[in-house]
Amino acid sequence: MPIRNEPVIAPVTLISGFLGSGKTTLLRRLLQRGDRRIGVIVNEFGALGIDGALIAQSGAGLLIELNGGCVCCVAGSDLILALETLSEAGPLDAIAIELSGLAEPGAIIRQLRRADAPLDTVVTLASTVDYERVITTSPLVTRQIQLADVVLLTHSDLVDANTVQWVATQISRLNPRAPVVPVVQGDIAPAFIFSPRHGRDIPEEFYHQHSEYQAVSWQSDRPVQRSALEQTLRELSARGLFRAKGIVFCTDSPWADEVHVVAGRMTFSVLRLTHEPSPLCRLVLIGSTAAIAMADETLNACIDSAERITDWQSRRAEIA
Ligand SMILES: Nc1nc2c(ncn2[C@@H]2O[C@H](COP(=O)(O)OP(=O)(O)OP(=O)(O)O)[C@@H](O)[C@H]2O)c(=O)[nH]1
Repeated sequence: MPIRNEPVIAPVTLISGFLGSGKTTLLRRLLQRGDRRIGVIVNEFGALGIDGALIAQSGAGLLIELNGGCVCCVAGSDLILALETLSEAGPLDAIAIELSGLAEPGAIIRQLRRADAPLDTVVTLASTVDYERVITTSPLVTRQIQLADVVLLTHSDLVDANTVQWVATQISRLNPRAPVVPVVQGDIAPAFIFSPRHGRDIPEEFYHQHSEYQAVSWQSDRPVQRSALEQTLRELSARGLFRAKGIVFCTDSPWADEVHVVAGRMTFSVLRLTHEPSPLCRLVLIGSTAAIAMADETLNACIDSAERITDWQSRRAEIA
């Protein structure tokens, strides 16, 4: 019987941070530079992968998605297998693991250690918008910060300089050994992210499990009416939706939209996909039980009328 050599696993960087803190944005930016061969593992809490689709758009050659739960609880052995699979397809300069916003980095670090996987850097992203509310309501965020080798302050273009300074000071108190660096749209030198920083000692309390949040995936093969979708996402936010993300088609445009909702902030941006996705629209929503329970029904109500959809199809056919 042939002997299978264990693959040498490339150095691993963990990209951690609460829901919507900017992890995928950072990863897409790093991949777009194209100056390193980076294997990517994306772990999403929702069953429908959104980040994977967006990262693939940025040109990641080697990408494995582990969706449908946090890798720290449900997919431990899958994680090690994914590391081996990527490394076999290598050679790679680095492997970046984008953790779900609800994942405990301590539990992942422990899994990596057990498997003797080389861990370089733990990068934690912390949003400067709404920092005080998030840190007080979600103890997970404190642990994500305390385990970081580097903390990136995201959304720092949306708040004033004093707020950035205040958040940086709070974070330095929680984790005095990590440099705290403001970034805008993930723009940071890759060498800062992919570099060895070893020697973590992780106390037991960092292995906590979660979570108070529920997730649901929604999909449709028919486009939605934009104003109805915006209104529904606003209503769901008022009922405790914290995060939504996805790719949707709205009948007022032939192009897809990338949709993000983070703590009530909503953005739609045009996404020029090379081919039509299946399903056409997909969203992942994370938040309170009340918001999640009504998500499916209220989103279905956003699907546009048959007449407007026929009209949209003919406009789309013109640009095809
Ligand atoms: N203004 C601004 N927006 C940002 C910045 N970084 C990320 N965003 C936006 O913030 C939203 C969330 O960013 P993502 O990169 O999807 O966040 P994430 O941490 O991957 O989200 P989850 O995987 O759901 O936890 C998106 O709308 C991004 O475009 C930034 O520095 N400034």
